[in-house]
Amino acid sequence: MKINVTEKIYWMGVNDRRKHLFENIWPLPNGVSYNSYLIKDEKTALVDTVEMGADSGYIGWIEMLLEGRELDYLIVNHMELDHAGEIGAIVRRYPNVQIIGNSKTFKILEGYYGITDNLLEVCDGAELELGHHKLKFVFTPWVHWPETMMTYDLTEKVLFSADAFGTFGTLDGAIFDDEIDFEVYREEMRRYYSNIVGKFSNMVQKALAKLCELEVKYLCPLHGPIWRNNPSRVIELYDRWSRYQARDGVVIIYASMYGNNARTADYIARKLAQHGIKQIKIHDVSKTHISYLISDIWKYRGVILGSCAYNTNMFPLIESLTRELEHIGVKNKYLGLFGSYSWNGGGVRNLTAFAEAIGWEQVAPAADIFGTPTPEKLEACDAIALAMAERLKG
Ligand SMILES: Cc1cc2nc3c(=O)[nH]c(=O)nc-3n(C[C@H](O)[C@H](O)[C@H](O)COP(=O)(O)O)c2cc1C
Repeated sequence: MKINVTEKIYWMGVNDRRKHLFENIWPLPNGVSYNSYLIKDEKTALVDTVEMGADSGYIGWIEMLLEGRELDYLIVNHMELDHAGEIGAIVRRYPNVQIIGNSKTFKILEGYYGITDNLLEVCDGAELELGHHKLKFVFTPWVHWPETMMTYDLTEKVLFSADAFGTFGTLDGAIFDDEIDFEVYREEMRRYYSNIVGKFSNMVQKALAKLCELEVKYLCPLHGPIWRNNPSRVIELYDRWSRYQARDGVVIIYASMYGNNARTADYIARKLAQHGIKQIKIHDVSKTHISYLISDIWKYRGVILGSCAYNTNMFPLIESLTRELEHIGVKNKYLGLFGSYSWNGGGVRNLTAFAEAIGWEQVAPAADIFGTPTPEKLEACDAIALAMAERLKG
């Protein structure tokens, strides 16, 4: 199959519909694609590879496109193994190939493959002539690994952006943004961003500041569609997400063993709706995978967390979520807290410690409900809903 991005640049991607969990943690109900790209110029260059074994025909595909020519360069923008997985096979097939990367790339390369020969180390801003195409290497460290860089084709304004601007979801026939239904990818894009890249949002901002100097006609990430019709759409989304800009809605995430705390969650949501909040999403932490919880926390400005007391602590799955949120360092949220207990509590007490650690603005005192959430006890939640609605509308 020959799929041209431009006359001399080919998409060489693989769709993975088998894997259940990306990085063995993030669900893949819609699969994922691993994109790589071949530039067939006076010199030939492969930009990144794919996951090892994702397609047994990958090397044959390169051979077919090269029509008997040698592969001169392998550009490694990102060493994560879903893209670096076929480096060993490439080097075995094309033993004279020069591998292009930076010093951090080569350290990781040696760690996985023991490769120390035929390396061409580039510095930030270095350029490489392929003939018609002239490439420039742009370092974008920590988006989302230390060695990450992007490759920019000065000739045709093509940006090979590594994991940045990628998404979960396979490419089912449609490869380019003008061929897809964007709505199919929108949620998956945010989930990918928040799960994989979001922790490094400050580094995304630094990368965007560098990239704004470049005119981008084709945006070629390592996952998901190629953006040739409207690359600025996805660049703007990354800008928004990495600034923690979110919708004026609320996600309520609760833990409940016997339903008391679940009733409180519904009560707060109802009050929010009565106060005019239109975007409200409730999740039971035991049912929804943390991947989607993090994505919805990125989506909405308001976050309300509720936990029943459990062995003097929060419920373990809420604890795990809060630990991950602290680790990711999510910013710029309004927070509400509630809980349920039957002797000395523990859920709200520990949620309050989380609130202090993460530094989000807690809009009202927490509502910790003893036993059944009767109408009288639920009144403690009114202030949370009202204050949250006021913040979001204000
Ligand atoms: C295994 C277990 C551990 C609990 N630990 C505590 C606790 O440490 N402190 C407390 O006050 N209540 C504790 N409880 C009581 C629950 O927090 C209480 O029943 C609460 O109302 C349950 O809310 P739910 O109906 O939403 O699950 C525990 C209950 C269970 C089953």
